[in-house]
Amino acid sequence: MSAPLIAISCGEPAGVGPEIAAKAWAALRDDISMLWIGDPRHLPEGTPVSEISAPQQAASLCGDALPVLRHDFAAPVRPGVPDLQNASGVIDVIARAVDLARSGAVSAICTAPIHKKVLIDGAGFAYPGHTEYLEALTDAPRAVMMLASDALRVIPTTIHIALEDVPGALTPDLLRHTIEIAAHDLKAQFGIPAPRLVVAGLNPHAGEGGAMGRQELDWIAPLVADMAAEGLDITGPWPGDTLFHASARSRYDAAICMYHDQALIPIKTLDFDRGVNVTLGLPIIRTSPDHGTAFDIAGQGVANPTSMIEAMRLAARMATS
Ligand SMILES: NC(=O)c1ccc[n+]([C@@H]2O[C@H](COP(=O)([O-])OP(=O)(O)OC[C@H]3O[C@@H](n4cnc5c(N)ncnc54)[C@H](O)[C@@H]3O)[C@@H](O)[C@H]2O)c1
Ligand SMILES: N[C@H](C(=O)O)[C@H](O)COP(=O)(O)O
Repeated sequence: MSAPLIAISCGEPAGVGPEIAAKAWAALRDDISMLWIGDPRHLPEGTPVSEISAPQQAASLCGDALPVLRHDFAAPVRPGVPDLQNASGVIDVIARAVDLARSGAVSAICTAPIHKKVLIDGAGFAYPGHTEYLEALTDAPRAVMMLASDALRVIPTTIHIALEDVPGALTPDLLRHTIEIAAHDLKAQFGIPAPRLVVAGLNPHAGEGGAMGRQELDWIAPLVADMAAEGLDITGPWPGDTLFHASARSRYDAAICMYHDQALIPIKTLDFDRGVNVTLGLPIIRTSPDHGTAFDIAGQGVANPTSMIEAMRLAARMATS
């Protein structure tokens, strides 16, 4: 098998994306072949760059300079101050990275953070995040978000929607498909032969026997029981507040959660520096750091690249698994 080649999409250029990509290249250049797609003007000053015209040129150059597939943006960048004129460039770069992965020209993509509101305001972006955009670009039936670190793996069943919309969006069909994709990909891509899954409840105390909400009694518990009877190693629904302490975490490989913050608060609290966002259910491999654009520190040279480095490492491992 040939060594993996990872395409990094630039993300929001006014955020920390270009800086963490340059730092990740410096840390990994002898271990992982990569290329960066974006406008070279947006990289931190002094980043050694080698412009390429085709992905296959990247591997031999990567040790000496960051291989760059140029994508011209409308405007230069002021760190921390997004320019709406650049929004369409950010979106197009993601699509270009996906095309490369789908054609087999790269083994995986690693996406630097985007600012969703900037893309909506600047280019009418029709998706609330990468996950949903990647689902559409790849015609995947359903993309599933997982955040993973050595401490924990969490999977939100509903993703980027308002909290008030969660109960209506949660359906037996959505939960079943999320669990099926999680179980499949944890086996196929993470080498866990029989993943141990737990399901969090939606309501306080997983509904307290119907006293604090009925979703658990009415359909979540029956669905989990059905899936266990079908052969999955799955239990729940468990109260969300006691699912993430150390001894609870030792009993499962991934926690299926009901909404974004139920899943992401525990992992970002336990392991913000090393958490990786990985999209399951796609025909391509996609990872990303677990943090956002961090406008408050952009351009200062202080951004921690560890999550980006872990995202690159995970993409490379998945590409060779
Ligand atoms: N993968 C992605 O595209 C992705 C992931 C998360 C958030 N976002 C988006 O990013 C934007 C900003 O989100 P936010 O402010 O909630 O979260 P954020 O992660 O950008 O920032 C939260 C805090 O963490 C700090 N931080 C983040 N990354 C850091 C790093 N590498 N090193 C040091 N400190 C770091 C920031 O300075 C800030 O204080 C939003 O539009 C959000 O949707 C995108
Ligand atoms: N929900 C993610 C997080 O907070 O880490 C983030 O918004 C990124 O989502 P996408 O990968 O869908 O852009």
